[in-house]
Order: sequence, then C-alpha cells, then structure tokens
Amino acid sequence: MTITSGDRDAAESEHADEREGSADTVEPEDNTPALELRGVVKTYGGEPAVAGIDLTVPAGSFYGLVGPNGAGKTTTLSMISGLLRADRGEIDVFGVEARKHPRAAKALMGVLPDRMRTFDRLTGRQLLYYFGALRGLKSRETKERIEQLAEAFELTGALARPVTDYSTGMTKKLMLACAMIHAPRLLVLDEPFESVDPVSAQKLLDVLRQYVDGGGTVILSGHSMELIERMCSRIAVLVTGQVLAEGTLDEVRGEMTLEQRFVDLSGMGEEGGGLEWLHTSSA
Ligand SMILES: Nc1ncnc2c1ncn2[C@@H]1O[C@H](COP(=O)(O)OP(=O)(O)OP(=O)(O)O)[C@@H](O)[C@H]1O
Repeated sequence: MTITSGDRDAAESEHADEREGSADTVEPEDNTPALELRGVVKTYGGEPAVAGIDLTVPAGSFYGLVGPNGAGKTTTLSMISGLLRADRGEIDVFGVEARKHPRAAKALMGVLPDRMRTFDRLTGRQLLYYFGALRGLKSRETKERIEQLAEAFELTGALARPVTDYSTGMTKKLMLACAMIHAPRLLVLDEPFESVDPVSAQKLLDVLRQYVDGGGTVILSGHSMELIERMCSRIAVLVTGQVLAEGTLDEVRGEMTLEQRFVDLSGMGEEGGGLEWLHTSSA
C-alpha cells in the first residue's frame, strides 16, 4: 500500500508537540505495556481499513500481527509509528499518549515501514550516520554503532556503496539497522522478512531475538506463518480491519497449526469458483 498523508500527519503531530512544549519531557512509566491501542479507527474514503481495534503488546514481547492482504496491518503499524493519524482511538507507547506527545512516543520507537522511501543516493554508511544524527546520537557513538550493526547484518562490505545499488533484501536489512541505531525500546516492523533470503532472515532473527532478550519489544507483520510461529510469543489475527483472535501462540492456534487457524479465520480456505476454464484446454 501507499501512505499518502503520512508526512503531513507526522509534521502536524510534531508541531502539536512543540506547541505543548513538553515533547521530550514525558517519562515512560514502568511496568506498563509497550503498546496499547484502544478503539483505533482509520477510514479511507468512507471505507474502514481499521475498524476500531484494541491491542495490548506487553513490554519484552515478540508480537506478530498477521492477516490476509488488505486486512489493515500496514495501516495499523503506520498509526502506531506516527506515519498516519488515527481517525479515532488512542495509542499509548510505554504509557506515553502518542496523540498528545508524538515526539516523545516516537523517540521510544524504531520503525521499518512497508514502503521504504529513503535517500538512496547516500551510501549505506552515510544513511546510517544520518539516522544516528536525526536521533541525536554523538558522532563517535554513531560511527561505532554503524560498524557493529553492519557486522550484525552482514553489510560491512556494502557500507561504502550507494543504497540505490543495494538489492531489496539488503535495503531492508540496512533500513532495519537504521531503525535500531538509537537503541529504541520498541521496534515496529512492517514485513521485515519480505525479500530477505533464508540465511539473511535467520541472521535478522538472531539480531531481533538478542534485542528482545535484552529487554526490547518487537511488533511485526508478516505472511510467513512458519517464521511467526518460530519467533512470536503473542499474535493478533487481523481480518478486514478487526482483531479476530489475539493471545499467546498456543491460545490462538489451539489444536491447529497457525497456518490452518489463519486460513480458517480469514475464510481463505473456501472453495473458489469461476476459473474452471483454466483447467480445460480450449485448443
Ligand atoms: N492510501 C490509501 N488509500 C486508500 N485505501 C487504502 C490506502 N492504504 C490502504 N488502503 C486500503 O486499506 C485496507 C488495508 O490496507 P493495508 O495496506 O493496511 O493492509 P495490509 O494488511 O497491510 O495488506 P498487505 O498484507 O497486502 O500488505 C485495504 O483495503 C487497502 O486497499
């Protein structure tokens, strides 16, 4: 999907924070969930993309958001990350009300958006440095982290090359490194494994696992039930903008595999008709 109004919404939110004069002074509370969504709604041209969802993501969890194409996953994650503004409802990040304190909420997050618009004429190293500077890191600290992140994501040899020369999977890894450079408490990742080869996916998983083991929280969307099953402690199944199931992996899948449960909930297993002509030779 394409986020059309994101930049404007985000800019408006920043200004709201500035007017309030409290942008960086909100302290996250202890023992509160990493994320709390209450009655969140987003409508496009009268059609609800997200139809009033409630979600609680415990701090320290690896949380998966799954659902069929068009279910509202990207829209939900975009509202969480502040790229889109919800029509209604509240989103708290570690107890910080994102609507009232967008800058403070965003400071707690690292974001990998679905569609990666980036400054691809920069080299990988320059882009990482830029993200570090944006997040207020000191130059020396940024440089050290760049080398460590590049090593973790196996991008060291590519750091001097312009991002435009990277493959899709490499760009994804680089953007994830950019999202992590300020050591956020929460990572919001939209389809982080799309276009990533299995070996790199394993590497990426290891890095994310380490991050969660170190106290970080991850919410991600994805279509690989096998990966979601391997990684996530909790999941939510979103269908047509509504949460149809939520809980621990075992609670959601019950006696089924996650894939079976997913197909069941999304109604995708029903017999399709009308393509019989594909099975017959008209020659
Ligand atoms: N900018 C937009 N303008 C109009 N409709 C949109 C826009 N973005 C998304 N939608 C619609 O909102 C609904 C939810 O889309 P969204 O991209 O959030 O789904 P998704 O679950 O991320 O899908 P996918 O798995 O295919 O990435 C879809 O019906 C989509 O057509």
